[in-house]
Amino acid sequence: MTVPIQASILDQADEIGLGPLGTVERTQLGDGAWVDLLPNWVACAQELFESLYRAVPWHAERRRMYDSMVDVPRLLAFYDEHDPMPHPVLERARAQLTAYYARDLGEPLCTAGLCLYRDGGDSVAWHGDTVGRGAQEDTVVAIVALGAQRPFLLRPRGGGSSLRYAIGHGDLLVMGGSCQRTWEHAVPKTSKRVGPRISIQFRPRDVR
Ligand SMILES: O=C(O)CCC(=O)C(=O)O
Ligand SMILES: [Fe+2]
Repeated sequence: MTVPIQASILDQADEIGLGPLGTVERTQLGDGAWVDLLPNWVACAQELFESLYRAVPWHAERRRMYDSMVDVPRLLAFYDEHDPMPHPVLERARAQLTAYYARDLGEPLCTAGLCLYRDGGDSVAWHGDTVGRGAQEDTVVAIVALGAQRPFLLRPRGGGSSLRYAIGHGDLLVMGGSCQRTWEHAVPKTSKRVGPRISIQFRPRDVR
């Protein structure tokens, strides 16, 4: 009689899903900034990667850099707070993160920014997410990394050595406190042969 129950447990392990957040590990960075890490938060992360790779309407952007327009070195998609997400597990991730970070945040995580790094030539340069509240106040930006592992770097804004987090394959990294205004983050280019990477950034309303 226990067979069907065991089978259903096995089925669940075969599905895209999320673990509990209780085992997140926090590192205080100084200056009121912190970073939380939870390896392998997403179960069946490769399937989620493949689903998003196919289903998301990825687009290229160009941005002004001094006097010229340059290609943004990654593909992008943005889901505003009422937009249907490209996979239901992203709605669940947002709800779970909102509940877990309620005290740090005082407002829900609303938007999902998605980036597709096609290969090692794609990157994001040093920056803080300082549009909106992040420039003046503490906030939370939660990143789920799927696909190839790439170094995610953090460095203090005033200068100093950088910290390196090798994230991918369903890992969760959360920047909080003053992190967006006192620290910067980047995903550097690499000449190593690396496969594609997708990141999902959950942010509160108006933070970019
Ligand atoms: O892809 C990542 O892990 C980071 C992306 C990022 O920092 C941003 O879009 O603001
Ligand atoms: Fe960022």
